[in-house]
Amino acid sequence: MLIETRGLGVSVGETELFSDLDLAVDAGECVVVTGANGVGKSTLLRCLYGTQQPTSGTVLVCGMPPDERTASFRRRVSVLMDDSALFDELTPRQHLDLLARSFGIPPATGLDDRADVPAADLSAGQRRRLLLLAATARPYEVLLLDEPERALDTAGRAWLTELVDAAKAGGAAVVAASHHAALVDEVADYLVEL
Ligand SMILES: Nc1ncnc2c1ncn2[C@@H]1O[C@H](COP(=O)(O)OP(=O)(O)OP(=O)(O)O)[C@@H](O)[C@H]1O
Repeated sequence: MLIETRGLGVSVGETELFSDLDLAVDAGECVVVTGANGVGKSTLLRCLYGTQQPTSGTVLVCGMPPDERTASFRRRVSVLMDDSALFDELTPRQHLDLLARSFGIPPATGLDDRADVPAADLSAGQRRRLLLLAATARPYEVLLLDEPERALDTAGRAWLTELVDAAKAGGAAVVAASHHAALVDEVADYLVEL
């Protein structure tokens, strides 16, 4: 299993967000996490990335306790989180060049006619596309996506579905907090309803 939680729980003060969560995601599988606003989807993803400590239970990602501060963990786990950010003054091409250099791989291309526009001048959907490209145009074993469909138009959501399908085909374990119907219906191997 690339992702394994046992008895995972998070409480905030007196409020229990979730408890006793056993999650097992193998290479080539996608799990979609659903649930109402505020139920704890982002919190679960943060537990998987190591930016939030659970109240109870254990988490193993790529066989190790998640710790985004370690380079070996970050090299194996790619994320698009709520707070994922771009460099405002850098263009999509520059972002993808930087990424490629840091992984020693050829740069990906994307955003077509917006490839040379500073990120600050892109639309919300175009910034989202760039963040998704950056999360997937690099090697990874685990892909964590928090509401990746946000701000995407119809074509963007179809592209997202293909991206996640390709991630699975490439042998990644994917966990996405999402309400994107095609992702749920066509790509998810199973759902976790919080
Ligand atoms: N470390 C923390 N300290 C304080 N509150 C927290 C902490 N972690 C989570 N919460 C609270 O837990 C609740 C769940 O938040 P979370 O963002 O995980 O929900 P969500 O299901 O992703 O919501 P949405 O669908 O709106 O994005 C929120 O009320 C949030 O403020």
